[in-house]
Amino acid sequence: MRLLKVATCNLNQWAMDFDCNMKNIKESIARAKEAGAVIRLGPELEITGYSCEDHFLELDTITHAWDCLKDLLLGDWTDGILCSFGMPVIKGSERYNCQVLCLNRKIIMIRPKLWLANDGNYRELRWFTAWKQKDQLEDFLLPHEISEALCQKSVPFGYGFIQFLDTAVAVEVCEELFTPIPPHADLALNGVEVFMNASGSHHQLRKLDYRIRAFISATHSRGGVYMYSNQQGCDGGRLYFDGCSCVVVNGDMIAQGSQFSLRDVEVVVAQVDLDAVGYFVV
Ligand SMILES: NC(=O)CC[C@H](N)C(=O)O
Repeated sequence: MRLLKVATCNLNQWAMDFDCNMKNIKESIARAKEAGAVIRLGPELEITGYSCEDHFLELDTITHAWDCLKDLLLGDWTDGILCSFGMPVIKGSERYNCQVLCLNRKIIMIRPKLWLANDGNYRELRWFTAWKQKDQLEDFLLPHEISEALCQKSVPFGYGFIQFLDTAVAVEVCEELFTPIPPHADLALNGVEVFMNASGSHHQLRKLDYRIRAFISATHSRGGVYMYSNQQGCDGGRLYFDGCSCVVVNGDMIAQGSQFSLRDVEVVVAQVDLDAVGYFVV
């Protein structure tokens, strides 16, 4: 048996409230570790907050996000646990909505969002560029201060997955799940068993049902562990986010967090048997 314990969370982040956001992030990691989890997933853009709107255009916002990440990486937060953190990253002259994957005080990959949310209430294209190069990872030179502090010069940046000795893990960012050819389809064909979806998804009548159907359909025929993390509560804009972080395995919901909670941090932990994923064929 290949047992894996994973943790995802509902966090009540606030746009530009870096101190509050960091407090919640740290609390969620501490609880994930306490439960014995080796993967911790947080919501989309959790370091800055999702709804920073035109503050995303200010360089300071990105700089503060790096400072927060540095703080996390200089402490023991990522020791023995793969953490996926959401934050904006500038590469070249473009701003990307990214998941930064960290383990043992190092950044191991930066995964920019491929499909931005730009309909209904969403305007991500105003602040971010969608990453379109799917054929290869690029080398991203870390900002000078980060690279000095971490003794790490660069990190793979782009679309890909992380191959561990006993499983492969990949990120999917919110909207990507709802596209006609979601990344998890291609990733599953490459042996990825664990998918981490970081979201900033607002509440709308019957949307939870829609999301759950998507998690189930992502894993019910090809197999897989689908982790979902969502922002919880308002975050300064006009949207209300309804949490409901969960873990779905091979089409079955095995752990689900609350909806409409007033708690700032809720961690959802699940133990999964990866062999059940490996053997899963409908
Ligand atoms: N942040 C996003 O990508 C939002 C995506 C999607 N429209 C949702 O509400 O879940």
